[in-house]
Amino acid sequence: MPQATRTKKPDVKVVILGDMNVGKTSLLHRYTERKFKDTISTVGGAFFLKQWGPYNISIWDTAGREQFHGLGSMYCRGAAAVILTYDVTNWQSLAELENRFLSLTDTANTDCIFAIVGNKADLTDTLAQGPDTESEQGDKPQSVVMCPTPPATPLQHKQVSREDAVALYGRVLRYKGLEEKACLPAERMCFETSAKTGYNVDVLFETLFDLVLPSILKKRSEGESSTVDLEMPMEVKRTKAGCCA
Ligand SMILES: Nc1nc2c(ncn2[C@@H]2O[C@H](COP(=O)(O)OP(=O)(O)OP(=O)(O)O)[C@@H](O)[C@H]2O)c(=O)[nH]1
Ligand SMILES: [Mg+2]
Repeated sequence: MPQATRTKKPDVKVVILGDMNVGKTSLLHRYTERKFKDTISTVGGAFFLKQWGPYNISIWDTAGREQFHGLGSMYCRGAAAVILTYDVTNWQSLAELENRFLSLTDTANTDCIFAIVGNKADLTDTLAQGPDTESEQGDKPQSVVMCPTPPATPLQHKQVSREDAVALYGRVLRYKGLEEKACLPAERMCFETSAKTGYNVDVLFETLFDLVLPSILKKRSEGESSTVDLEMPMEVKRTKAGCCA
């Protein structure tokens, strides 16, 4: 296949869903640009393209605002993995995943992988508060004197526990009609992250990318053309921050 065609055709699609303000766009910025930067609420959706070894993975950011809800199932069509994102300081954002977002994944692949992600862990957890796990300043000197520093922002009440997320993962599998025992275990698929500090962000995306590799190989061996056409976003409004990393 000519190179130009290959770069336009992602091998696999990953979609990030969740209520507005949970930090979906910030997670993608952190992963693709190694930065935590200002965002505006996403309009429609946007995609990022990630080269993963010899493969191209499209990561679709979606709008959490209710007015764009109808677009969600379109974005999920043919997805190999869906990241269901909530804010650990906001119980309602977890409830919304089940109430509003789970049914959007009906259009995803039948063997779609699900991750449950509690973002903004830095607001509740001294571990995720820093130091940045993905420094933007390169390697730190080895001889750093560790001294206790107060958290940058006062800690907030954690409204969603890991157990709540694990329980949701179980309900997602049941909704999908999947046998829990035959699926990836919740301990592996529930993450707490911080787009602000970078805590667990690489682990999240790289775990998912490794897990979707069999889907890519299967698709390639079946000689299927890509299910994702990047011409489609012409219809899609993008975030101010842009997309297509
Ligand atoms: N403290 C903290 N703030 C965060 C984190 N992630 C995002 N935010 C902040 O939360 C707000 C919303 O972040 P976005 O990434 O725009 O949220 P979103 O889920 O993309 O929202 P929609 O596009 O409206 O669906 C912004 O003010 C971010 O700076 C995080 O990990 N920690
Ligand atoms: Mg957004």
